[in-house]
Amino acid sequence: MNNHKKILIMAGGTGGHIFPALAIAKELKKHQCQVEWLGSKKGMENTIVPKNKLPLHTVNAVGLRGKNIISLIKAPFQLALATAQVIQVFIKTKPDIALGMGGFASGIGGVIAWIFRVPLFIHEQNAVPGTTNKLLSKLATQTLQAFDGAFDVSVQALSVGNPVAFKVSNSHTNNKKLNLLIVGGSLGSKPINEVVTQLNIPINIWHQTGQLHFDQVQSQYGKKSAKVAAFIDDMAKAYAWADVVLCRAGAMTISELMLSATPSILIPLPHAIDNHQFYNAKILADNNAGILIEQKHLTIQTLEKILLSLDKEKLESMSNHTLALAKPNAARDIVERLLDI
Ligand SMILES: CC(=O)N[C@H]1[C@@H](OP(=O)(O)OP(=O)(O)OC[C@H]2O[C@@H](n3ccc(=O)[nH]c3=O)[C@H](O)[C@@H]2O)O[C@H](CO)[C@@H](O)[C@@H]1O
Repeated sequence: MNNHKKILIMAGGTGGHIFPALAIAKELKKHQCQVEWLGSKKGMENTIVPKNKLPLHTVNAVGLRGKNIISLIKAPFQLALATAQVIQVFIKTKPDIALGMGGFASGIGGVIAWIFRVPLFIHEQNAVPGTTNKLLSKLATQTLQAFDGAFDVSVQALSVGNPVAFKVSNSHTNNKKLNLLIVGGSLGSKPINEVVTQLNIPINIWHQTGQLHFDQVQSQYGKKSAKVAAFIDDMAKAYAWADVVLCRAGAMTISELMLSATPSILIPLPHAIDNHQFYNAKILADNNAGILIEQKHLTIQTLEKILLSLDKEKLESMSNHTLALAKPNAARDIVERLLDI
């Protein structure tokens, strides 16, 4: 393999784009590659990337959220500024390869890579590709997908899985009471928090609330015993502790459940773009590896009934079905592709 290449990773926004990109960066380092990172000025990349000692270049994101008249007038100027900033990063870093993993900067970055004739790889983490990746798949040297069938066959995407940065420990505990881990994605989930804090059955709970909702969840539990955390740093340990995980269906969560052979109850985020979380969750549900409940059907009665039905045999069967879907060499396979051009 040709080493010492310079790779520009373009990824930002939430953990769902950043953590798999980080796993690839770590794998690239093993091949003595130089890694540069392109992200936007807001977003989790600003804390996670420097913490991992990788050089981060940031551009101003275009804020179209409010869609009021002022932001619409400002948008073309912001886009022009961000494009100029991305061009500057390409000129400064002179990458041999660009890898788009999602988020604002990866959209503009993908187009600039194509204009500069830098080989462009894109990776889609979800079962349904985002608009940016759909467009970039027309320009990319190679499109990579985590799950089979995410892209149309004409794209000729390669299924590689989602790279997971941590070492999985498969040692689920042998406890008397069910160990329920609750995770709402990297930012936590208020609707999930509100239902699970009402659980009144004999189980052990470890609950990740999200930074914003920590105090409220603690007070909602009141005197009930539950381990509550705003964010869990060591997710491998949390999955190993859990008999079952109740969670959103973000792409990385799905891949981590597969790798750690953890049964799940999945509540997809209802307003996710193109309903991609529903289709992520469906991969596990269709394979008897997870139980899918749409948020509109999530009630405390339904949840308690499902939890009480999870005996050892059922959990073991779900665990085996989950593991069968795992792609444990995703980072290695992606890096092999990147360095093979
Ligand atoms: C709200 C939203 O738009 N979510 C999207 C976002 O997911 P989001 O980043 O919320 O969720 P994911 O499930 O993909 O990834 C979360 C990551 O954060 C880690 N984690 C989480 C909680 C915690 O306490 N500690 C911790 O380390 C998980 O282990 C995982 O690696 O990007 C994903 C990938 O494009 C999409 O599938 C999701 O739909």
